[in-house]
Amino acid sequence: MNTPRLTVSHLEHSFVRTQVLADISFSLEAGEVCALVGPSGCGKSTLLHLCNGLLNLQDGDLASDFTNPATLFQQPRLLPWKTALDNIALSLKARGMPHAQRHAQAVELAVRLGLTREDLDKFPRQLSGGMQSRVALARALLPQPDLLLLDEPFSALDIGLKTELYALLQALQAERGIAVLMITHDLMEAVLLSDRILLMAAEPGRIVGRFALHQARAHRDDAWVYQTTAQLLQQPVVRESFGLPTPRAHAETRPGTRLSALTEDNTDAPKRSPSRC
Ligand SMILES: Nc1ncnc2c1ncn2[C@@H]1O[C@H](COP(=O)(O)OP(=O)(O)OP(=O)(O)O)[C@@H](O)[C@H]1O
Repeated sequence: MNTPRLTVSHLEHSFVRTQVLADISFSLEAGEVCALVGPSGCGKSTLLHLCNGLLNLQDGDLASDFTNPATLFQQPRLLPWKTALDNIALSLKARGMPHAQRHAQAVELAVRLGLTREDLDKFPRQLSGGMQSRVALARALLPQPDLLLLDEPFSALDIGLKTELYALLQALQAERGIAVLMITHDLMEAVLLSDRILLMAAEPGRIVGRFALHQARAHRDDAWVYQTTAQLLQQPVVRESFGLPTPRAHAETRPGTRLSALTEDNTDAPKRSPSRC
């Protein structure tokens, strides 16, 4: 059987007359984590919404073999009148799974994600932001998605909690071979979590850089992440995209000292484009 894949080809999107996305092409396979980074307003959420079907395609192609996608949004979006447990189990209820069975599965996953039995009986307003994020993560993962689209779901959380939730997500992702497309403003987060980074620039939103990270995700320590992020930040295309000033010539920009931990990766770049991506 072929590996499931999401393939985006020459996607364009406009709101009214403003072009927001131009010639976006990339692909994502089962088990891969791909980070979409770029400055605010460059169209990352729009691209994610096209991938999860919340926006209709206008131009270009999008093909997916994934059968069970799930999205985690910036806000937890929990139903306020349902308990945490009922929020988590909702997707299984919609599939007709009996009450006891769906609650047993929901509890097992929720506990793994750091929720207690008492938390599960509470309503969303009685939970902290971090707990609500755990509930939203459990709700997304319970139906065993094969593709997970993340729109900065943990951006409002403190660094400790964010790191913990990403570690839990990573463990489940690796176990189940889920494909993940994640949006982030944070290069360090992208370097820590992804196999590949797609760099976007704005006006119109387009992919201007593609990077592959070579260290196995399980073996990335803080030092490696800092060093690799620093290398990435020295790339002119990255600086330009985020509007950072051009660095004065120093060691990191000399040929041979750049990109030892990651390389430019144009394997899934559109063939017809003459540019770097
Ligand atoms: N429904 C909409 N109608 C009109 N314009 C929109 C709509 N949604 C987004 N836009 C515009 O499209 C552009 C891209 O927005 P989008 O939210 O996709 O960017 P983003 O990279 O995800 O931003 P951020 O990182 O700040 O969340 C912005 O200029 C935004 O104002």
